[in-house]
Amino acid sequence: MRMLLKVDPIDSFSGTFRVPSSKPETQRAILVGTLAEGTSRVYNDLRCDETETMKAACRALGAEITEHEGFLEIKGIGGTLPDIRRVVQSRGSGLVFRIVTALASALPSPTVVTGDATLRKRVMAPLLDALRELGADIESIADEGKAPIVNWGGGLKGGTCRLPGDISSQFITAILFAAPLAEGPVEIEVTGEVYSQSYIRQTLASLTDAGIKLAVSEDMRHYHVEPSHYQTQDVTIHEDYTSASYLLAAAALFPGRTVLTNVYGDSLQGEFAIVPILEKLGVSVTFDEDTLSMIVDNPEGSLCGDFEVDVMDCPNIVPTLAALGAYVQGSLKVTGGRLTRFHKASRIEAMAAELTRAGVDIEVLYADGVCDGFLVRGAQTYPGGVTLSSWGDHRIFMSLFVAGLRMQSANRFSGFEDVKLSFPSFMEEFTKAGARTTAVEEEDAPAGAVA
Ligand SMILES: O=C(O)C1=C[C@@H](OP(=O)(O)O)[C@@H](O)[C@H](O)C1
Ligand SMILES: C=C(OP(=O)(O)O)C(=O)O
Repeated sequence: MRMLLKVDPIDSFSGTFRVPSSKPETQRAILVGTLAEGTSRVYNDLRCDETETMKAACRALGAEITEHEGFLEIKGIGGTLPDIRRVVQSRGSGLVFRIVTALASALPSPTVVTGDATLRKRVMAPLLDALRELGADIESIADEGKAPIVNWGGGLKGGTCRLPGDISSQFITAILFAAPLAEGPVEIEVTGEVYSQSYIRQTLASLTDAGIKLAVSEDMRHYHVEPSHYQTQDVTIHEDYTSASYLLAAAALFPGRTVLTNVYGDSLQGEFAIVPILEKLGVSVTFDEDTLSMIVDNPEGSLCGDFEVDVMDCPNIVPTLAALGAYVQGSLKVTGGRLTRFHKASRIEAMAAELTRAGVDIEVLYADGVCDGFLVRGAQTYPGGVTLSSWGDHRIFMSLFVAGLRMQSANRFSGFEDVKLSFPSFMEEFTKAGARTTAVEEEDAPAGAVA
């Protein structure tokens, strides 16, 4: 019997909460440590399912990774890629699948790379084609162009490959991580608009810090990577702004003061945009370098006006913005979010469907025939008492959870276990704010479509 989480509404949100460390930064640091020769340390790393998946994949590639209190120690494999002949399980992580698939091209022997049911539905064909242009020999085992794949390995030659910029930045990230291992220089040419550029910038920063020789054009459409060796580095992981967005959105919904800790304040993450968005909505945000915290003052607790946000560079806060928008008295229009239809769930459609079920006036916006954003006309509150589906996606659950906090009665949610993918202390943090949660069996819940 599936369990749902019943969550009572709250009437205030204030206190001190800890923001988890960044998932993309932790995943990149584990990878760089794996590919370098020698020992690297990753301080303040995030421990969650998706960083575990990256660790497991890197251990399969031959890295020795040990967990200590507050840091990871990684003994890398260096330039000599091992003959591993392994099945690498990337579970639901798009990043792990795409990067390991690219790296496997440089291994001496075949590797099978697979994932869970959500991963096996995601678009992979452009990456597989681009790797083939660089000399890789890859086959899809089940559905053409999808996971699982077998990469026959034998070395990546180099040359020029082409990728679209409007499906996933992870294709570019994956090739950039594998490119230094190629026999010759690698050129990547991206066609069309380049979405999620902030994630590509995080990749470029990791590679440059690791001593990789590369060049990128200003428009982020051309990349040149020289064969080079990864150097060890010790890094400290900073806060995750997508995870912070749930706490920040909750802080914006209620009057009061909220303090977020584990906040360094400087970030390449596009999702940092949640801070200026909150400021536009009338919430004050200040950073305190001495205490590594962010202070959020929300004297009014009411969000009024008409706002427009382009999320081209901050895709992961799209669901959070839909939750926040449900309470913007006026309107919130979000555009540039088309990539999110390729995420774990089609996130705009998921949020629109579930919030509509809760009585929110939200409309999906289409551009070039694809779902690209939404327009939400919010209200002071909603009756609640509904069952909402996470569509199997951790970010949909966390966003709907926040949206439910200001409703009149308890809601029930599926998918609450999935917080462990990126924000394992989610319940603990919201419990500190007084959120009361109870696990209930699905058959006891009122009727409602739960995917
Ligand atoms: O490189 C990364 O760590 C990520 C890149 C982005 O992917 P898309 O470009 O597919 O949106 C982001 O949404 C994902 O959560 C993590
Ligand atoms: C989409 C996400 O990750 P990935 O693309 O790596 O599966 C995510 O963190 O929500």
